[in-house]
Amino acid sequence: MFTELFFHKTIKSLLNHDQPIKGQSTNLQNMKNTNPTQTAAWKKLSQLADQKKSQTIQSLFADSSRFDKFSARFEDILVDYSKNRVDDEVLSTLFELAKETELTSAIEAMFTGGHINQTEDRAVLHTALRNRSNNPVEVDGKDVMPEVNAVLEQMKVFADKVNSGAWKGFSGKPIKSLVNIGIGGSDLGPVMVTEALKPYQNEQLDIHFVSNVDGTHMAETLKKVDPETTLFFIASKTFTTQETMTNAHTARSWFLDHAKDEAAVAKHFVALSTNAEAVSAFGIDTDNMFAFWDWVGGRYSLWSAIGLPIACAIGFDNFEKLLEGAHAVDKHFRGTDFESNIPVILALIGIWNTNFLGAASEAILPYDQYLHRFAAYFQQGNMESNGKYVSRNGEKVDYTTGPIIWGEPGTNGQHAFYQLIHQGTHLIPCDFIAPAISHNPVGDHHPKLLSNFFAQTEALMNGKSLEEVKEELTKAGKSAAEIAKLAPHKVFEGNRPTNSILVKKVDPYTLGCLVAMYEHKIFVQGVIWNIFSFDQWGVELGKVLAKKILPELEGEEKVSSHDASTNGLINAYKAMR
Ligand SMILES: O=P(O)(O)OC[C@H]1O[C@H](O)[C@H](O)[C@@H](O)[C@@H]1O
Repeated sequence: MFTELFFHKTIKSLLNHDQPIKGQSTNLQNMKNTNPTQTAAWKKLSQLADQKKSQTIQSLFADSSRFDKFSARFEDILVDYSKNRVDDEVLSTLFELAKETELTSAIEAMFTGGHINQTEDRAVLHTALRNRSNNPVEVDGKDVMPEVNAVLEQMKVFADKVNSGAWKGFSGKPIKSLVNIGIGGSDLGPVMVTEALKPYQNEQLDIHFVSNVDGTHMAETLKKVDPETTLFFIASKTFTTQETMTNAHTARSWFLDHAKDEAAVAKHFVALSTNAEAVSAFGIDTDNMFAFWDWVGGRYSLWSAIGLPIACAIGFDNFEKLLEGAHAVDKHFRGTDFESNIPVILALIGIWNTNFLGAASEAILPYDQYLHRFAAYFQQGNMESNGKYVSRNGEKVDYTTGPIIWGEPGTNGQHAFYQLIHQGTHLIPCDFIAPAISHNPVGDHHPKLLSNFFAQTEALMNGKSLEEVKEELTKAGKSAAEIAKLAPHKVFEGNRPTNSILVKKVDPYTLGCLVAMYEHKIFVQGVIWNIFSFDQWGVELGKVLAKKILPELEGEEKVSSHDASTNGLINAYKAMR
C-alpha cells in the first residue's frame, strides 16, 4: 500500500539533483511494505549478534585502520562511529538491510513530494523549505518553491525591520523583546536554535518562549517584558492547540490592558501558521501572518515560518546559513552511497544497538552549553516520529522501534547520571557532540571540557578490568581483605558504544548540518522499522480526555464518571483548592 502512493513519482538520478523534479511516471513501485525481521539481512544480523557477543569494541581496534574506516567527514564535521560494537561484517549486513527495505526509494519518495505521511495523506517536505538549489519540488503536480520563497522573502523583510529597529510598537518605540508562544514543534526548534546560536543574537533584543499552559510560564515571562516594546509570535501549525491559544489570549489581554487600543495589536502580534481562518478569527491581521503548509511536520518546522523568531533574533542572513547547512546535508543524504552516508550510518548503528544489542534508549550529550536544548529537541523529533508500535500495514510490530531519547550537556551529566551509563545494567549508546572552537575561549575551560569528552568515550569503551583495579589498590597500600571487598565495585566493564561528533564551531551553517543529520537518521530508522514516522496519533487521546474533564472541574459536585482513581484525584483536587 505504501508502494501505490508513489508510483507517479520519478526517481531522479542520484547524481543529478539540480534538475527539476517532475510528477512523471515512476519506478518507485519497488517501495515495499516489508517486515524488517523477515529480510535475509535481519536474520543474518541476529546470528551475528549472537556470534559476536563476546567481541569487545576495544579488541576491534586491533585493526589499525579502524578509526579511518569507521569515521566520516562532512565539511567541518567529523563523525567517529568506530567506538561501536560493529565490524565490517555487521556494517555490510546493515547496509544490506537498508537495501532490502528499499531505503533508496523511500528517500526519493520523501524528496519528490510523495505522500509518505500516509495516515494524514500528506507529503513530507521540510527539505523543500531549505532547498537552496531552488529546483522545483512538486506536491500533487504543483511546484511549492515559489510559495516557499515568497514566505522566506516576507520573513526577511520583517526580520530586517525588527533587527534594525524600524518595526515600532504602538508608542513608537523599537521592539526589544520577542516572545514566542507555541508548544511542541512550534516551540522546541526555535528554543533549541536560538539557544545554540546565542552568540549570533542581536544584543538589542531579548527572546522568551512560553509553551506550558501552566499560567506560571506566561506570568513569569510577562514580568520581564514591556508591552510597548514586545512582539509576540503566536506559533501554531493548526492554530487550535489548547496551550498555545490559551497563552495567546492571555498575552493579548495583558497587552490590551496596557495599550488600550485594538488597533495596536497589529504592531505587536504576528501569527506563524497554516490556518489563515483561525488566525483572523483570533484577531491577527493576515498581513501579519507567515504561512506554511500541511506538508511541514510540526517537529520538522523550524525551517519554515516557525523559524521567524530565530530569523529575528539572529538576523535573516544567519537564518539562511542555517538553511544552507541543512540543504548541504540533504544533498549528501540523497546523493551518497549508504556506505559513506552519515545519516544512514548513524541510523543503522542505532538499529544495531536497539534491535540486536537490546538498547532501549540513546543519550545525546553535547559538550557545548549553547546546545543545552539539543537533546530535548530531538526527544520530540525522535520519540514522536518513531514511537510507534503499529507497522505500515496496520499490524502490531514484533520488534523494538524508536528508542527513548534523553540527555543533558556535559560535563553536568557526568556528575549526575553517567554512573548508570558506566556501571548500570542498561546498555545506553551515547552521542557525544562538541565544537573544537568555543565561542567563549575563557582561560583553559574549553580544553578542560573537551578532555572530559574524549575521556568519557575512552572510558566507556575500555572500562577498567579487575586486574587494573587490584593493582591500583595494591599500590595505594590497601590490604588483601580491603582489596577483595572494594575491587568489584571499582571495575568498569566498558564496551559501551558511543558516537563522537566533533564540529569546528557551532555556527548557523554547522547547526543546520547537525540538525538535518539527526532528522534523516530518524527517517531512515522509520523506513526500516516499517512505521509511519510523520504522524503522531499517540498524542490525541490525552487531549480529548482533558477536554472532557475540564468542565467537570467546575462547581463543587463530586465526579463519578471515571474509574475510581481518576474520580478520586479529581474529587481530591476539588476539595483541596
Ligand atoms: O503547532 P501546533 O499545531 O500548535 O502543534 C503543536 C504540537 O502539538 C501536537 O500535539 C503535536 O504532538 C506536536 O507535533 C505539535 O508540534
